[in-house]
Amino acid sequence: MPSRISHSFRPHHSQKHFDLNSIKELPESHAWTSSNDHYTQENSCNFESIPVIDLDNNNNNNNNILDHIGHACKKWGAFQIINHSISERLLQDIDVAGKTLFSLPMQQKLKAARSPDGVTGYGVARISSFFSKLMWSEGFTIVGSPIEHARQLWPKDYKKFCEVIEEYEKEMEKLAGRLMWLILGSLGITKDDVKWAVGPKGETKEGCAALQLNSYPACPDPGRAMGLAAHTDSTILTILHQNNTSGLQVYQEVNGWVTVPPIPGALVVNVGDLLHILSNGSYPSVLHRAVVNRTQHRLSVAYLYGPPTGVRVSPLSKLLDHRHPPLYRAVTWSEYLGTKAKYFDKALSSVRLCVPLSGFADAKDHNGVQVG
Ligand SMILES: C=C1C[C@]23C[C@@]1(O)CC[C@H]2[C@@]12CCC[C@@](C)(C(=O)O1)[C@H]2[C@@H]3C(=O)O
Ligand SMILES: O=C(O)CCC(=O)C(=O)O
Ligand SMILES: [Fe+2]
Repeated sequence: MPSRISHSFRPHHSQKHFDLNSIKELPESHAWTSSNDHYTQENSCNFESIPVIDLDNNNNNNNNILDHIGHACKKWGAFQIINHSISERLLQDIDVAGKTLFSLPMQQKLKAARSPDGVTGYGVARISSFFSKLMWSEGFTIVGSPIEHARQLWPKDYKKFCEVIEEYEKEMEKLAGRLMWLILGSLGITKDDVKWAVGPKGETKEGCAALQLNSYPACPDPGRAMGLAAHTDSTILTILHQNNTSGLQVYQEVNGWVTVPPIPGALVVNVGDLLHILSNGSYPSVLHRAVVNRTQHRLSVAYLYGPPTGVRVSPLSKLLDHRHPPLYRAVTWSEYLGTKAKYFDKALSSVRLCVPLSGFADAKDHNGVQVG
């Protein structure tokens, strides 16, 4: 797998590593005052959440799937998928791998710590540097082979972890490619329209990807803590597995923060900033966050999928005409990650070319929505 993902978020406050599993009272450093709206959706009885789409062609014909996906991307920027071909066994294996990793003693985890300029390894959420408060989570980022870090964590016994991660990456790569074509298909885009994504034999070219394991320990004061602050992913799309414990919320103009209920075996698909650019703003990237709870440890695994190294992504020409000029300039994923590391929630606006004739606001400015 190509592994040219660079650009780190540089910490600008000291990164003390808290062992969140052993803290009995929420420290001031982790108290987010404005986050007591976490549970509003769950309390109302009739709330709507993101669509669930069956990817099995025997249950759902392809046109139906495209319609559902198009609607979900426009209205929500996210959807859940079932019958997606990732086995339950592999989902269980990745849960076990994540739990094994995060339950290591802190000193051991720090042997595989992400370096200040690095991308991979163990550490606090990368976006932490944009917030004065710390998040109630820890993460582990993998790009390509995990062997180097796995050896640091388990010098004698790293093989099983590596096997599971590599199998997961391989299966996710296939699924992400399939999803990308379905999503683009829902915009009327075919393989002929996206040359950079197709190899000489008509095969989908391997994209770049990162695997992010997130751990959210049970929290003594969940109403005042934040698992992972509101953000959009810099990807084409992200495939998220959450371990039967709720916590993921997506933001929607009409309903505010909406919980994405875990469905056993289902995966969540998020529209990322690069798909926002490719679709010229038709499919806005989704603002999302993770909240925590008092009793259950939560684990999530995000497969962050982007274009191949060096490919410049820009609004697809088939979607443009004199009434729909390109709204974003071309960027490579690496360049965009650098922009995100610098401007965070203003990254998309910073690559914007002009204000659309229809006058819609850039969804990423999320007027008035506090990202914290
Ligand atoms: C490829 C990447 C996307 C990501 C930054 C990274 O280099 C690896 C981790 C990714 C992640 C996961 C959690 C949320 C996020 C905003 C972050 O801080 O790290 C994303 C980054 C992103 O999508 O910009
Ligand atoms: O844990 C979650 O549900 C969200 C994780 C996430 O947004 C990410 O890793 O980018
Ligand atoms: Fe995310």
